[in-house]
Amino acid sequence: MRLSVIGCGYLGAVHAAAMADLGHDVVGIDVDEAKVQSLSAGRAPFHEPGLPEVLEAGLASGRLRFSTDMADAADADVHFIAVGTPQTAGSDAADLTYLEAAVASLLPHLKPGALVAGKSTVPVGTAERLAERIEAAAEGAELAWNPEFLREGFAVKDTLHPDRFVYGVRSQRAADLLDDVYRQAIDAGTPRIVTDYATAELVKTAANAFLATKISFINVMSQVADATGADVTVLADAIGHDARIGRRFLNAGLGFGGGCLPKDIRAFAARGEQLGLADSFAFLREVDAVNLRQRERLVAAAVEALGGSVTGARIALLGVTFKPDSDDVRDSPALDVAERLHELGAEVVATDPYGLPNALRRFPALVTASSTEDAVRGADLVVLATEWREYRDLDPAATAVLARHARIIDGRNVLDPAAWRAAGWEYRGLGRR
Ligand SMILES: NC(=O)c1ccc[n+]([C@@H]2O[C@H](COP(=O)([O-])OP(=O)(O)OC[C@H]3O[C@@H](n4cnc5c(N)ncnc54)[C@H](O)[C@@H]3O)[C@@H](O)[C@H]2O)c1
Ligand SMILES: O=c1ccn([C@@H]2O[C@H](COP(=O)(O)OP(=O)(O)O[C@H]3O[C@H](CO)[C@@H](O)[C@H](O)[C@H]3O)[C@@H](O)[C@H]2O)c(=O)[nH]1
Repeated sequence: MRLSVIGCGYLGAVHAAAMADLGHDVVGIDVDEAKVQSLSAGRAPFHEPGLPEVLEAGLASGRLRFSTDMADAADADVHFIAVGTPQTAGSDAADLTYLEAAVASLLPHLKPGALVAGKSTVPVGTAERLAERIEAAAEGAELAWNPEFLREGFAVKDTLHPDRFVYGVRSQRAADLLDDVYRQAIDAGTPRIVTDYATAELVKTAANAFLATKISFINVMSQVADATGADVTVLADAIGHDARIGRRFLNAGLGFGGGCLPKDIRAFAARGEQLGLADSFAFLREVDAVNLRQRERLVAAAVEALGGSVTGARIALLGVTFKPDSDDVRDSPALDVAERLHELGAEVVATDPYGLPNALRRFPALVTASSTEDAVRGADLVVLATEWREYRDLDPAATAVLARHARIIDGRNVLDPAAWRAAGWEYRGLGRR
């Protein structure tokens, strides 16, 4: 099939390359010339495991190309919309200006029967609003909402082998077209839910709200654990054995960040409030507040570990990205903590396998080190903020030799406290003994 992907950021670039990998002819369209140039040259503009390989293979096969010119999308049977829907400046609602602009520039190029499939995360009601314009643009053109559930760090795998597909459609034909796009996974038995626009849009925001709630729940438990001497990781293992609860997304620590969960729960709460459900959506506001408090808790733990003040102390920060296997620092808890400690007068030396260039763009005053050893050397305190594999695997004895004071705060509760204490470290987790 001929496909276009409009918006080639984290989601769109992966989607375009993965669709070419499935054998489709794909053109990726983006307004960002530098991004288009980079993708056309086979260079992924961000770190995502597996993306360079599918990108290169797609370009080499001639099935994948990128352009800034929407006219190049004109012969596509299905157009995926993957532009950003960030938080609006000064409010919690989703900013739909990129989506509006992308749809407006696509309309004149739609051929008869073309399907526009929205993948961006949007407030419920958005598709309904856009549908008429798309239907009027070309004979038989229509809109589907086909939300995306990929995780950064696993984006290619999640795109090719998702847990489920969700199609918000108004016709069987639209569902059939999407089935044709995803034929391989559909034939392999991936569940697919065919529903209306509103339900499809809500599945996405509800899923992210649920995941965020799970994380904030366990982070509240980590506070109770701290107050009572209990251990939140043991608690999570124990409740996680109950299949109705499940162990995943019960890792207490610095909490969630990134380009999705924080802005999506805020936009969902804002939409709920707009719908007159403010009382019920208060819980989601609290999920957000609990999450942000974890960052303050870590800063407070650093102050306490350093005897009441971080001023003048050298603090090694391991990890700046919002999660491992990504270079994304959007709403990164690690970087927020770095900024806060810096404001309090600490000398923060940060390291990260892939995230430093993006971190420096957001926080130019950040002092960086290109290796863990250089970051830790002479440190009064080490803070593990993003659980990259290399930090989980650190040798406590070898690391102790580098630090001025062997003190560590494990902001992701991933290290073995006994092993670190045995190597002479003063170890603190969040809600963990
Ligand atoms: N990042 C993820 O893991 C992920 C996963 C699922 C869903 N989503 C959702 O997908 C959407 C995109 O997220 P992202 O992280 O890829 O954002 P992003 O900011 O990385 O990418 C958006 C891209 O759209 C481009 N763009 C903006 N206006 C355009 C226009 N008029 N025409 C063409 N291109 C345009 C931008 O230049 C940018 O490259 C959001 O709604 C997000 O919530 C993201
Ligand atoms: O037990 C956990 C699990 C995750 N996190 C944090 O939560 C954030 C988000 O992690 P994750 O959900 O793995 O990353 P994303 O790539 O942001 O993916 C989420 O957001 C995407 C965009 O909407 C969705 O498509 C995905 O399904 C959804 O998992 C990160 O900061 C993690 O450190 C925790 O603190 N504890």
